[in-house]
Amino acid sequence: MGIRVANVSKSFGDFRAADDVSVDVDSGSLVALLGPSGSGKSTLLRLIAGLEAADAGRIWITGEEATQRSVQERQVGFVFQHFALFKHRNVRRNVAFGLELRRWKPEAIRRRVDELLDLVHLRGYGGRFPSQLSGGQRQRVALARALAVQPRVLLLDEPFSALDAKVRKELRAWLRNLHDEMHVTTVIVTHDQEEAMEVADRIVVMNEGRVEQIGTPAEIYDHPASPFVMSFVGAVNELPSGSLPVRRDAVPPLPADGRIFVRPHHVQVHVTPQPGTVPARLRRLTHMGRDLQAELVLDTEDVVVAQFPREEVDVATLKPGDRLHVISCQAHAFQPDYSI
Ligand SMILES: Nc1ncnc2c1ncn2[C@@H]1O[C@H](COP(=O)(O)OP(=O)(O)OP(=O)(O)O)[C@@H](O)[C@H]1O
Repeated sequence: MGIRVANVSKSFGDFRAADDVSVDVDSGSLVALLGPSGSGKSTLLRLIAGLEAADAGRIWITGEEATQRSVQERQVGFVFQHFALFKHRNVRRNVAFGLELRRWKPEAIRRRVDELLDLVHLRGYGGRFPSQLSGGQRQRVALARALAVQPRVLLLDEPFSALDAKVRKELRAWLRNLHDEMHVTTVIVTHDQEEAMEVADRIVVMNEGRVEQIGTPAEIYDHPASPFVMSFVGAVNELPSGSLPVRRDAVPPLPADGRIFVRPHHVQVHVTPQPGTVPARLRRLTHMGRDLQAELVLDTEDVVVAQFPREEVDVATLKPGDRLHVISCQAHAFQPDYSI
């Protein structure tokens, strides 16, 4: 096991930032802690790093109990959201920092830094100072610095969130490739579900200091354990059961009363009535690149958002006020003790 967190709690005053959290991270895997602001993701990461002490529970890193160990003893690599490079050191000396502290010989440092600069695709940038780099390049230097001392685990706290969308997307792909080369057990904190889905082997969804669900990206998306998870990992319509018909082959059996949860791409839109459909008035049509998003009002006054590829419906003829016909091909229902 790369990291084991067992029944860990942490309060700040009266506030429980981590509430009986248990998470296992397999050796060599990449796990994302996903949740809204304030859900306790950073607190959990800081507890693993030893930057915070747990009030209760235990933590193991690569099989050894680390609960009472100092940050240094835990030998973790850490990268934060805000660039924390040393301004007055060039890239090489930033990457070399931990090695200098450990009194490596200059020749060994030179070789290791060359290796790392290759790894993060920054060969040729060694002489630059942080102010002469882009945001994405700085985060790659921060990652190289964290990896230099061969940490037992790598902990990343929103490492890309200060960067623009395009660079962020590039760095995600890059991080995943880097991980596949290095296989260092990695935990990344993010509030961005797309980021979690794209990079992680497994996702830990957090809400109010607790773990809501742990699973692969597909498990979390296709089999959400609660309305909270379902709405956090993708768009969803929440509707009174019975307002929008659901195809009979859809799983699971839906309650006669209560609420159902339907993803916009599971709402099928037809121009003419089809078996089982109900009418709906088109209120708004939004172009989203390849897809269209239609906001529809049912006769019950419930609003349903549908998303579908533009070639599926003759878009040229659609205009607000049109009467269309809808049915859902899939829906989720949850036990009544859950609420959003
Ligand atoms: N040192 C502290 N003292 C007091 N409260 C704290 C401290 N650190 C965190 N908290 C509180 O604990 C809660 C969880 O914070 P945490 O930073 O873990 O959340 P998060 O999920 O990482 O959120 P974000 O995405 O906004 O960083 C927040 O309500 C925060 O205000």
